[in-house]
Amino acid sequence: MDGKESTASGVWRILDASLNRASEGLRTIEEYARFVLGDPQLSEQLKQLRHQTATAAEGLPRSQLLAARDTPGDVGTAIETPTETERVDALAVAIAAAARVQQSLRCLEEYGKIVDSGIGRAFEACRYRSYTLFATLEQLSQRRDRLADCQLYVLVDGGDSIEAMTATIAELAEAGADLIQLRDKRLNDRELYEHAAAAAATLRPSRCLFIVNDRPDIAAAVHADGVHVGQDELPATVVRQIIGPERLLGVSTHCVAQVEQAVSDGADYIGCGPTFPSGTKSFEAFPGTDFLRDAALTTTLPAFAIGGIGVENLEHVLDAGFSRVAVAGAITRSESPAAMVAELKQRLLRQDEATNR
Ligand SMILES: Cc1ncc(COP(=O)(O)OP(=O)(O)O)c(N)n1
Ligand SMILES: Cc1nc(C(=O)O)sc1CCOP(=O)(O)O
Ligand SMILES: [Mg+2]
Repeated sequence: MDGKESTASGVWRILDASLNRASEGLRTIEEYARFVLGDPQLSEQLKQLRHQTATAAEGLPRSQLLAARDTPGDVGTAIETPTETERVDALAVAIAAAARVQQSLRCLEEYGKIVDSGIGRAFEACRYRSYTLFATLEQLSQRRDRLADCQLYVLVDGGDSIEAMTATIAELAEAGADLIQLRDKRLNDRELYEHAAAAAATLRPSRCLFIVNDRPDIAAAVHADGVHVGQDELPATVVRQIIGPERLLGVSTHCVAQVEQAVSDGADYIGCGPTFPSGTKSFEAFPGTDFLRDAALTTTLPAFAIGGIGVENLEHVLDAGFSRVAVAGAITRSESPAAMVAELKQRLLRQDEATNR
C-alpha cells in the first residue's frame, strides 16, 4: 500500500472496523437462525459465510489492523441515530445485522482492493453470498409472521381452467382467505405445475399465502409460500430439504402422536382432522373435536381444524379451543364462495376478539 501514512492508517482502520462489524453481524444473525428459528440449514449456511469471511480476511495482516485500531479516537462512536437503539423483536435485530454485514462486506471489498485485488474479490464473493442468504432469512420471517395471523385456510381445486381457477382464488383472497391451497388429484404433473405457477403469480401481490398440496418440488419450482403434506407423503424432514427454510411446511395430523412428530420435524403449521364427515375426502374414522382439544393442549404451533367444517358446525370447533380452520366444500360448493369466506372470516375474527378480551 502506498500513499501518505495517515491515509494508510485510515484505510487500515476502515478495514479493521468493517471486519469486526461483518463478523459480529454474521454471528448475530447466526444466533437468530439457530436459537429463534431453530433452522439447521440456515444456521449452517450462515456459519459457512462467517468462516468464508474469516478466510478472506486472512489476507489482511492482523498486526496492521490492530496497530491502526483507535476506538477512543473513533469519532463515529458518539454518533447515534434514533433507529439504532430501537429493536422491536429478534427479527428486527437479525434484519438490522444483515444490513450492517452487507455494508461492511462492501467496505472490505472496496478498501481491500488497495491492499490486494485478490482480497477485494474474496470479499465480493462473501457479499454476493450474503444477499442470497439474507433474502432467505427475510422471506422466511415474513411468511412466519404472516402465518401467525392466519385463521381461514381455503382448499381449492384446479377448476375448469387455469383462468377460472385464478379468478376464483383472487376473489377468495379479496374476500378474506388468509391461505389458499391448490389441491387437485385429477391433474398430472405438468397441469399441476402450470396451475400452481398461475396461482402463485395471482396471489403473490396479495396478503394471502399460497400453498401447494402434496408436492414440495412444485411448491419450490413456482416459488409458492409453502407446501402441505400428509402422513402418506414424503417425511416432513425430507420435504424441508426440498423447500428450504424460507418456505412454509404444513403437515396433516390425526392424533396427538402425529402432532408431536410434526412439531419435532419442524413443521410451521399443522392440519388437525378429520373433524366431521367430509364431502371432499372420505375417511373411516373421525378423531373429531376430542382430537382438536388434545391437539390444542399439545402445541402452540398454528393448527387448522379440517374436515367437513362450515358455518353450521364452526362453534363446535371454536369450543374445542381452535381459532383456525381449513375448509374446502363449505366454500367451493357454496352458491357464493366469496360471501361464505367473508362469513366464516367474520365469525373467526369475532371469536378471536372475544377470546383476547
Ligand atoms: C390444511 C390441510 N390439512 C390437511 C390436509 C390433508 O392432507 P393429506 O392428509 O395429505 O391429504 P390430501 O389433501 O393430500 O388428500 C390438507 N391437504 N390441508
Ligand atoms: C383434504 C382433507 N384432509 C383432511 C384431514 O383430516 O386431514 S379432511 C379433508 C377434506 C377437507 O375438505 P372439506 O372442508 O370439504 O371437508
Ligand atoms: Mg396429501
